[in-house]
Amino acid sequence: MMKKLKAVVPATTANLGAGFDTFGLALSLYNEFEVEEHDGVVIETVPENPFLEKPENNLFVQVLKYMCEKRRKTFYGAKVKQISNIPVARGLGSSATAIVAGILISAAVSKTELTDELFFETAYRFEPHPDNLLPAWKGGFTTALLSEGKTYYQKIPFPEDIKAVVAVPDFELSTEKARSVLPEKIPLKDGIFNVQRASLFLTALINRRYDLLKIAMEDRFHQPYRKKLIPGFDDVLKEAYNGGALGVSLSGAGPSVVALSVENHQEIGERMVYAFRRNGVQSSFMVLDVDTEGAKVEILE
Ligand SMILES: Nc1ncnc2c1ncn2[C@@H]1O[C@H](COP(=O)(O)OP(=O)(O)O)[C@@H](O)[C@H]1O
Ligand SMILES: N[C@@H](CCOP(=O)(O)O)C(=O)O
Repeated sequence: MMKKLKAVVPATTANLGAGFDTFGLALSLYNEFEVEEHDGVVIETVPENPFLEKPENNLFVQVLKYMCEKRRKTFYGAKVKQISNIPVARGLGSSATAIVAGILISAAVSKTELTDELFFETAYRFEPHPDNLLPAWKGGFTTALLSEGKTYYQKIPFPEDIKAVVAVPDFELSTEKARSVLPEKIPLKDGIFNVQRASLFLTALINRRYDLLKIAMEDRFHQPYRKKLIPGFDDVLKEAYNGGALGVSLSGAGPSVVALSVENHQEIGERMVYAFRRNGVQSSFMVLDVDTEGAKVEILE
């Protein structure tokens, strides 16, 4: 009989400007997924989310079912309590937390070694890009790519004195919608623009050259197209820099905006919220640490 288990998975901010679909950073904000065997699926959500209480809508349950059937076992059901501290469809990787939790819980229950291959083969069936999935699993700052069915990735130390100030608008923007506005092709000069900046971002982190993060977090792959969906985006970035931020970008596919800083976190957050408000968008902000450890599973009883 399966014991009662709990997975705790960090939020993630992906892209960090130029690192589109590759850079990801885990943050100290967590979704929790408690689960035990049960005949049929029962889902409790805190705060209440009727959409996610339907098994067919809930990625955590869908992953449990997939992993069970992948082992040629019948999925009889589960009793789930999901505590969502991460706002949904805001660019903080909430979907990735559900997928990662489902994979880790399934591996724990079946006592299956969780190889990279098993993790990514399963995860990509639910989310086709690794930049949230990987840091949600492993923690910290990661870069990743998928080539011919294999995921290549690295995790590097992230400066411990940098925090993330995240301004979260009160409207949802699904990743699917935010990806739908991206162009099929981009000019060569824009490709060069992003490669140069993504490279500079990595080396600036390694060398602690925080003065270079502003230019390193500029982007031409996705932000120019997505900002049309996010009123006040440019104004929010400007105000974050006025408050002393080191580097500012869209968080994942948005609409949240993330500002990296070693100081003035409260002022930066207030300035970002003020800038959103004067563009007609209500928002709030959080000051978050980098999570360096990633997802955890514990036995509750
Ligand atoms: N268990 C779950 N927890 C959170 N989101 C979930 C879950 N299952 C499905 N989803 C769906 O994932 C979507 C959010 O994913 P996405 O659009 O990628 O935004 P983000 O990852 O920034 O939250 C929402 O439509 C949400 O309903
Ligand atoms: N690279 C992806 C990242 C999506 O992150 P999310 O937190 O918004 O799901 C993209 O920009 O589409």
